[in-house]
Amino acid sequence: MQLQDLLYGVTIKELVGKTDREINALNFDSRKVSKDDIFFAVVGTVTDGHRFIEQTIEQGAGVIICENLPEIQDFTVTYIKVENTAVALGIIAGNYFGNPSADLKLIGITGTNGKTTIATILFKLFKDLGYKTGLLSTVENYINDTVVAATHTTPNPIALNQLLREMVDAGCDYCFMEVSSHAVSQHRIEGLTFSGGVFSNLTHDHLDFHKTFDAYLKAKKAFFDVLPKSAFALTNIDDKNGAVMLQNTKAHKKTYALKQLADFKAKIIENQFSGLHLDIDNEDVYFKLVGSFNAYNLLAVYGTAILLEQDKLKVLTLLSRLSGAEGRFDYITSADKIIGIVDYAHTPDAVQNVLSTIANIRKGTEQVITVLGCGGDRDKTKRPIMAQVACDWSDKVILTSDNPRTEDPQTIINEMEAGVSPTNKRKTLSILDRKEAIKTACHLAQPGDIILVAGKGHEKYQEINGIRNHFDDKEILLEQLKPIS
Ligand SMILES: CC(=O)N[C@H]1[C@@H](OP(=O)(O)OP(=O)(O)OC[C@H]2O[C@@H](n3ccc(=O)[nH]c3=O)[C@H](O)[C@@H]2O)O[C@H](CO)[C@@H](O)[C@@H]1O[C@H](C)C(=O)N[C@@H](C)C(=O)N[C@H](CCC(=O)O)C(=O)O
Ligand SMILES: Nc1ncnc2c1ncn2[C@@H]1O[C@H](COP(=O)(O)OP(=O)(O)OP(=O)(O)O)[C@@H](O)[C@H]1O
Ligand SMILES: N[C@H](CCC[C@H](N)C(=O)O)C(=O)O
Ligand SMILES: [Mg+2]
Repeated sequence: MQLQDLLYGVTIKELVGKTDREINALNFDSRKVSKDDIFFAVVGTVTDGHRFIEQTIEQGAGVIICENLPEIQDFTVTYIKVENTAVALGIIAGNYFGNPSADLKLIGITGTNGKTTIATILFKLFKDLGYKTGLLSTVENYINDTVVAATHTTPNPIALNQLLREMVDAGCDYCFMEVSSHAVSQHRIEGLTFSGGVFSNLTHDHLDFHKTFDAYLKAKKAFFDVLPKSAFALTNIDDKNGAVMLQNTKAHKKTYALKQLADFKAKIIENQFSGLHLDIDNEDVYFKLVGSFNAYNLLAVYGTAILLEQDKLKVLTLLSRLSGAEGRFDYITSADKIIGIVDYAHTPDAVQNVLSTIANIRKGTEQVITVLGCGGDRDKTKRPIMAQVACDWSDKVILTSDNPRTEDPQTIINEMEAGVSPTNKRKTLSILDRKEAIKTACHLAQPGDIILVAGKGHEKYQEINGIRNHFDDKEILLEQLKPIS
């Protein structure tokens, strides 16, 4: 492909060299650059891609896209100066793969919690409705029936456009994708054509990256600001930031709510371990998903399906048969009636939601035992709050490791312990080894008790010291609790 054909839509500040040259591949990682590649020098959180320009030219890079031109230039190379390399990367990645987002109906889901659940149920629903469909999610990506491992919640622009291209080539009509706040800030979604955007909620998370809640809010909102006039913007109006999302959007504004007036409304009739019974848009429907937060997720799915012009009763019938995403309120019951729940709750709000759901549906005198850790190299300010919330809503709490990544696991636990009030101290235990912590919870549990293992959900690894070893919360619970079937 010729360089000049890739530059459509890119605002060039300065150009040195020719644009009628053949391009091999796009690359933003110097370590992977080979002959005739374009190297995008991106300013990152750890380092600056501009530091590697010379090295990529030695490896054969033909084009450098950057924000600052190097002082010494190679006459065989084309240099393109832009305002923001990450923005140019998004646009060029779209051009390189033939802008696949415009050839399917792409729906983005954003918010602190619920993105995976909403996107996954939409994917399953649209497949059941008979459409070829794609999914980009934290757990895994799908090109209709073909699964592709996920590395990020929202992939980088090259991987993202490549996946969308494969979806279009496979005949997909729809793609449901999670849009993380990191992805918006880092311009991973630049240049995509969305047919709709969905907002779930906004609570405390990722303040390590965004620094302030306001900056986090702005990142989420920036996604709605770029939706085109032809798209819909569907927001949870019960969330105090739901209306903010819609402020400047050109898209047509739609709302969903359990409490307020909205375009799509539901009422919880019953909320039990066996599922939710809702009055949804004046229809009485039973669902397999558990917890009032899932009533919101189901309503977001329902609203999206209706906005995509699907038949109301068909949608509700199919939705009532669907289960949620892997590792979200995923529970087993042991032969002696101990309930073990694996849930991906890794924010204060999610921990509170899942534990209040358990509190609402427990029968009476059973104990709730929570096993909880916090990830390393992530927002430190949520650690004490998550521990405190877990204590407020549980009878016993075992503080343990999540993915310590490059941090010292004991330091993370100490930071969690700091949030536990003196009265709550006596109900906590700290056990560094997550497997031991889960085993201990199982030994402490009596028939009827409920164990919540929170934070890692579907993850099949634990990352300690930068090394990932196999780890699966559900596998350990199954080993320990030995369910009947
Ligand atoms: C904080 C964050 O989001 N980091 C992402 C970011 O890396 P970075 O900004 O740290 O990059 P950097 O290391 O500073 O390097 C800057 C540039 O130099 C390049 N480089 C670097 C080294 C080198 O030798 N040569 C070279 O060319 C890098 O490729 C990069 O382009 O850009 C990288 C390339 O796209 C991502 O892989 C990386 O994701 C890391 C692995 C990550 O863990 N991200 C998480 C936090 C994340 O994105 N999570 C959200 C979901 C969060 C949620 O909602 O729960 C997600 O969408 O997955
Ligand atoms: N609508 C919701 N409101 C609040 N909490 C929720 C909601 N949906 C799910 N949760 C809780 O948040 C956890 C994560 O849910 P889910 O994976 O769907 O969110 P996510 O936004 O994709 O998260 P991530 O940003 O990590 O990808 C669940 O395990 C559950 O505890
Ligand atoms: N997508 C989130 C997931 C966090 C899950 C938790 N298990 C952790 O490792 O902190 C992140 O990368 O911040
Ligand atoms: Mg997710």
